[in-house]
Amino acid sequence: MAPIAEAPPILDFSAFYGNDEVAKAKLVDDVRKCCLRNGFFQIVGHRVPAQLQDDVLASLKHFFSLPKSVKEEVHKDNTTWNRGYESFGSQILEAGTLPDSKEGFYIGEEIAKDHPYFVHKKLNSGPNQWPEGSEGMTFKETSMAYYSEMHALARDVLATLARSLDLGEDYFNDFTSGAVATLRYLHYPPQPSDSDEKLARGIGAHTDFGSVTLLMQDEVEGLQVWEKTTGAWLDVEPVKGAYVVNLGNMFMRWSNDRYVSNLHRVINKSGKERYSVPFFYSGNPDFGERRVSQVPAN
Ligand SMILES: O=C(O)CCC(=O)C(=O)O
Ligand SMILES: [Fe+2]
Repeated sequence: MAPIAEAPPILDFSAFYGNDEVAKAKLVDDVRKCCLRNGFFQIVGHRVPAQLQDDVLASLKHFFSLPKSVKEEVHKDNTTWNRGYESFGSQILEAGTLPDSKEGFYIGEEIAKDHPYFVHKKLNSGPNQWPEGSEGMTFKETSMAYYSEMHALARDVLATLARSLDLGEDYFNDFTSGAVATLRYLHYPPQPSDSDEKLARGIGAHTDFGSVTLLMQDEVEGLQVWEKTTGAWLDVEPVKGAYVVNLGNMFMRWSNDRYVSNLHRVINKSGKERYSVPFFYSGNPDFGERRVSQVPAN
């Protein structure tokens, strides 16, 4: 039978929080199938407040509408720890294509310069940069409230992934305590409808490198997932309030390549501005070292 190439399914994550063990087992089963197939699914029924999602989208739309000179005051190049504004066209994620047609803004935990993660130059660890003034303060407060909700959701998603591997829900607790994660705001202006499919990208085809990514899209399409069985790109339908969950390279490695960290890209031919908010969960930066040091020497 020919393989069925379907877009990532929408799963109801509320079963994770309920007492219905049958519903929970079904969720875990569906998650496992997606992880084995192409590493992508969407979830609804999570606990991130809808109002906070709307506030984040409004805040980032406002930020990207500011003059370039204001955005550049908080340019990420002011840091070596990847926080702040990323200019339009500054990345090429797919070799041989034009620079990505997008601008971004990176946020993480507020890490002071005397924190061990900063001192020891752990991944993306240091103070954030925020725009000046009271608007900057609102942007900061909304962003950090959302950032903390995303940590909670990531822990719940990892608990589900653990169960999908027949492990206890607490299996990743050492990984999720002291976790490093990066929230990224993205803005993709519309690409000309006649732009060259072979060259023009919102974000070029790539895989994510961490454990899991939780992505909120607004209502504009453009995200696509590679389907290796047919060699086609599948559209990931924008669903208001939902999260697109995808596995990163580290998770694929942990599972001896059984779970898939898949290629994805964005081409924004909608004629509209597209905004999205990925949250990249890298976990405790010392996790691997601690695990290795627990392996008995022979
Ligand atoms: O904007 C999107 O929908 C995808 C973003 C993405 O893949 C990334 O930032 O790694
Ligand atoms: Fe990505």
